[in-house]
Amino acid sequence: MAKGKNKASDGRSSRPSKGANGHSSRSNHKRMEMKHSGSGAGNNFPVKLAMWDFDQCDPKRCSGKKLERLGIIKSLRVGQKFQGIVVSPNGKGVVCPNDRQIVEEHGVAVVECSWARLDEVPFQKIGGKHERLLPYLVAANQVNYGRPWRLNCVEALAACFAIVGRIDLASELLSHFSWGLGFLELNKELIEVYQKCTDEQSVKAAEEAWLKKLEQEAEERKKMSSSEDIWLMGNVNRKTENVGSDQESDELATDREGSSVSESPKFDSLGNIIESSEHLETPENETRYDSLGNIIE
Ligand SMILES: C[S@@+](CC[C@H](N)C(=O)[O-])C[C@H]1O[C@@H](n2cnc3c(N)ncnc32)[C@H](O)[C@@H]1O
Repeated sequence: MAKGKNKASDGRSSRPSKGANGHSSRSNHKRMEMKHSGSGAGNNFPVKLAMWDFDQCDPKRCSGKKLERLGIIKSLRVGQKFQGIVVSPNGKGVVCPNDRQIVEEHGVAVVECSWARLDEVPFQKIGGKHERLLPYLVAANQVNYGRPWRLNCVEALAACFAIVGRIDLASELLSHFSWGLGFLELNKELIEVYQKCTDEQSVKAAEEAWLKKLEQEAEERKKMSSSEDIWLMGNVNRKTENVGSDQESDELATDREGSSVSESPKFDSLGNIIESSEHLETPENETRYDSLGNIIE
């Protein structure tokens, strides 16, 4: 099947350019990938994988294209429907553990396109009976690292496998990417939460609870950081002491033995009291030492 078959023709030659060693850049790329993943072409993945490729992304960064070069995913034409789970921005329900049987029997498909050009995708001519969104998960890929919901194709496929309890397939797929397993690490706790669900409603409820928890944590961090700001400003009470109106300033004017000292104590940058030089002075008849312990005459 031809690559990028869903792309509008731009009239340019499709012949691949030669790399520095005289081989086509496409075959150089493939050689490097096989080296990295330690597997050859025609890699057999235990479950059917497919994609509609609209050739809107940079081929060097495109995870779908890489899976295709590795022989793991099959390309579909516009007009072709898919029987398995279609993980798509056009999905209505979310992927849930109850989808496991469909995944294992019919596989998973994605839509390889740009997030910025979703309006150009003819969603009515692609897809299938089981179109799904993914619940909240965070991208670990180099393009959208840390962004929730915006996963790339390999992450989307892996997320689907992980949610239905096939973490083995998710790991296998992601292991072809240097950053790949980081996706499972980053989302470990949440994936475990989704795995314990059953149907779509329970995944939605778990997602909502998680988002609420994130919101609360963000609120707490905000509160903490504003109280830390006050701490960083130093002893705010000391500042008011300068105007002589604070009760604590009066207390500080009394030394530790309880006697009143004429000089108020000094503070270091951490707010510790620095003894006044008056108290550190050595009586005249006492032996004095330098910092090395030598007697000072
Ligand atoms: C928009 S493309 C971007 C692909 C990217 N250029 C790459 O290198 O893989 C990502 C595809 O993954 C699937 N996907 C990612 N996140 C998703 C989500 N939250 N819900 C549904 N599908 C999602 C969809 O099939 C989507 O079209």
